[in-house]
Amino acid sequence: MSSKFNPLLNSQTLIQVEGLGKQYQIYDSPRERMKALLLGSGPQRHHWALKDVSFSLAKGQCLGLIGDNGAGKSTLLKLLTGTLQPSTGRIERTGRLTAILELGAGFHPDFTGRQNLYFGGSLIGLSAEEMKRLEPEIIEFSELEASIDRPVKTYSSGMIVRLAFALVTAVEPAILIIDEALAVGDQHFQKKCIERIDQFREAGCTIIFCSHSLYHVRHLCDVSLWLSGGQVQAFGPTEHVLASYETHVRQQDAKGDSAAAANGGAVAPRADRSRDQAGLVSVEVDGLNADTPPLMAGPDLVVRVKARVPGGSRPSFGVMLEQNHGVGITSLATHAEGVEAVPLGDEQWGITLRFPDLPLHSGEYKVSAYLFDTQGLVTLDEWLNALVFKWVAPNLTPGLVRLPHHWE
Ligand SMILES: Nc1ncnc2c1ncn2[C@@H]1O[C@H](COP(=O)(O)OP(=O)(O)OP(=O)(O)O)[C@@H](O)[C@H]1O
Repeated sequence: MSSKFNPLLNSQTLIQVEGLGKQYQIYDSPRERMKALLLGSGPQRHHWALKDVSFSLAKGQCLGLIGDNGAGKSTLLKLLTGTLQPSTGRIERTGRLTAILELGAGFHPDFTGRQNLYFGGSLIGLSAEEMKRLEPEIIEFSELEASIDRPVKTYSSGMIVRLAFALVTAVEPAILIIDEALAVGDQHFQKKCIERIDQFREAGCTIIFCSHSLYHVRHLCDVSLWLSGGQVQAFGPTEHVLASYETHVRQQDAKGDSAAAANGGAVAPRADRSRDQAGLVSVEVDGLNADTPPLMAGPDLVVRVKARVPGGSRPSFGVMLEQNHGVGITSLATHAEGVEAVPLGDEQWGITLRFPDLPLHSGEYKVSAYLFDTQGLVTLDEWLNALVFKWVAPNLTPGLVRLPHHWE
């Protein structure tokens, strides 16, 4: 896909990036760096973290920024916010830009939460008068009324994120940049953040959202940019870009799968989940025998998932079915299909998903399960490769799936 793709040519362009590159200088040790500075010599090596990146973003668009670790995402965001200077290329942008990067990093530990609002606010261009007007709303959103006059050094990391998010999103910017910082907050606060981001998006704010959560990229972003080795691998409508990226991720996973396959490929449920946190409880498939992996009796594939959700709100569930060492087959979620999970008592909820007369050909398959909040905005828990099973189709034919069809 061309990196010059612009799906909204006639709209107002807010960000235009052309031929952007960033080269880091690499020294083997801080001592070598010092030596080079003293002697005025060059660095030992160079590394291009970003190379020839071009794209444009129109008003109201939400861009998902994706890529493997080390692909150059943070470097691109730092260039966009002006924290780093580019080695090549240029960035043009109009309007107020707010970045939720390294949330709270600018706070002073000895100042109280309230003092830090004024301090941090001045850093993002809010006058003391504006801050006075916004202060009650910011404190209310952060839910830190009780501790706002304590020094920030006594805050937990989650409390700092709350204060910082409430501050930087108090005024709607023209461009909002968000990275994984949100993952630090608790589930309840993550949900509030995503709802606020959603409101900005609906109000026409331009957003750049950098995340490893493809679920949220899909939910929030209309266009996506996939960086690989510092270069644009794909840029365009989110569904197109994610389809290519997911194929790439599966190929990577398949390489690492052989080791996991020894224990059935299951990723263990998180042991650190406490009683008061929402979490999956069980994932089962009906009619499995005692083989390894177990053989499914069929003809229907019936998946049963249970979860515990303290607090009484109805969760949403997702189920993904994949070939054990290959491609994905289907992902389904209750909120997307207007289906409601069933209350089972003792704060437990369950769903049963049936694929009648399983139309898959013989092979090994794996099931992953996801637990979301009611609207499907926040992922509360996920059990990847929760279960692997074998299926022998009644009619042996090559291929992956028996599609509904007729001969003409
Ligand atoms: N200050 C630096 N000096 C030298 N190399 C750096 C520096 N910062 C980043 N890099 C390198 O640049 C490349 C891109 O890094 P970057 O942090 O932008 O990737 P990323 O896509 O954000 O990764 P992740 O998803 O792991 O956060 C990596 O190879 C990284 O090692």
